[in-house]
Amino acid sequence: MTITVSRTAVPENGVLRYAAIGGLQLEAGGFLPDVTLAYETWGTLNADGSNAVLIEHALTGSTHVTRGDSDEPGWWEQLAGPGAPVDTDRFFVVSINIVGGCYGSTGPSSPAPDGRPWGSRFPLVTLRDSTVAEARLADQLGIRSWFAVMGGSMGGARALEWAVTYPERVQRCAVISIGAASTAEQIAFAQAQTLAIRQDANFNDGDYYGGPFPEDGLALARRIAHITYRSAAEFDGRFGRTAQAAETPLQAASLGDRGRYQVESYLDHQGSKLVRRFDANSYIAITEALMSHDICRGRGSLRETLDRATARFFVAAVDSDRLYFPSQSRELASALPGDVDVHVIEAPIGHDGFLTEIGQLGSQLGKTFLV
Ligand SMILES: CC(=O)SCCNC(=O)CCNC(=O)[C@H](O)C(C)(C)COP(=O)(O)OP(=O)(O)OC[C@H]1O[C@@H](n2cnc3c(N)ncnc32)[C@H](O)[C@@H]1OP(=O)(O)O
Ligand SMILES: N[C@@H](CCO)C(=O)O
Repeated sequence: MTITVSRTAVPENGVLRYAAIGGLQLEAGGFLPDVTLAYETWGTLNADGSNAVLIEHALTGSTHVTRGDSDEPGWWEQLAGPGAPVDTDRFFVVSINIVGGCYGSTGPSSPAPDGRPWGSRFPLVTLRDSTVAEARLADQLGIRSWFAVMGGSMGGARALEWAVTYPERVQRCAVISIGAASTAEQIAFAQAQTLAIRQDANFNDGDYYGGPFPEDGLALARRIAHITYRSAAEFDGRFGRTAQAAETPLQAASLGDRGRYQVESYLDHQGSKLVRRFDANSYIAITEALMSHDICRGRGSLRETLDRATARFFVAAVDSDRLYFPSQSRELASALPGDVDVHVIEAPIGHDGFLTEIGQLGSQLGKTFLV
């Protein structure tokens, strides 16, 4: 007996997919042929395409915002999903890996036209370039206008760039934990990170594929970055001056043979963790993309630039953020058309609060933004 199973189109939730979006002429003058964008989706697009939400990931994030057909948790797990503030039973949620990244989109480790990895030849790609690439993917998905574009940190910068570059395609824009441009201090922190990688003995000008990986440099870059993602109060409360006792039990009290302070061990761990999941050239490419963040470039003053946007804005900042100061979010909000408040996420953790304080963020988004 033959059993015929009737198949209906079932959307694949949280499954990595790839789209060819063609060649990309870059702001800084370079050209990337045959660009691929990796993306994931959750939920179903309405017949009139009116329920699409784009969630942009931060620096080392991936497209995996939340769980889907696989049970692998995502990085904004409590914010997006069935019944969550970004309700995947209501919205068609999309997340796209940034150009230059290492989670599936074209990046330095991808093959160049000669078949070898781009490596040192990978061109400077700005956040604006990535937005142009993402708009092509939106076209392919049948999304003319996003119900909302949102993100934190670099994800917020990407969302803001969308709202200014394609005003008619963004109805709502949530800019979390970032200002209108990377400041001199943010560029300075970023330069120290990229130099840490470039100075690794294995870096080989970026052409290290097939050879030893510049892991010390990438781990050092992560340590520098991670310090800026947390606050002095969090480090003091969590680690204080305590020694990593489990490793040096005899010396724990005095650090007699030096050993490690707990906070050093913690940062070492954060460095190793990133080395296991991120490409060093991608780290440089994306960090330099974030350095390029300036929505006013070539557009005039902040007010003139933001006047182009027609979206309803949601701006939020973590009160203890010492990397992207709340004052920058206030400056952005006050230059936006209309009365835009800054939603303050109260958390001692620092910048990473936009990833950890989902309860506060979700209720603020649910009440005022996703309605
Ligand atoms: C495939 C993918 O992974 S996709 C990308 C996922 N990542 C992203 O999207 C980026 C966004 N996420 C993040 O940046 C982070 O996950 C955050 C900010 C949300 C949370 O940071 P975490 O590092 O998970 O949390 P936290 O600061 O509490 O550190 C916990 C880790 O430090 C370790 N740790 C704590 N104290 C110490 C110490 N004294 N010595 C060594 N390690 C320590 C813990 O064992 C734990 O290790 P684990 O993560 O291997 O389990
Ligand atoms: N910890 C986050 C914050 C960057 O803003 C990340 O690694 O992407």
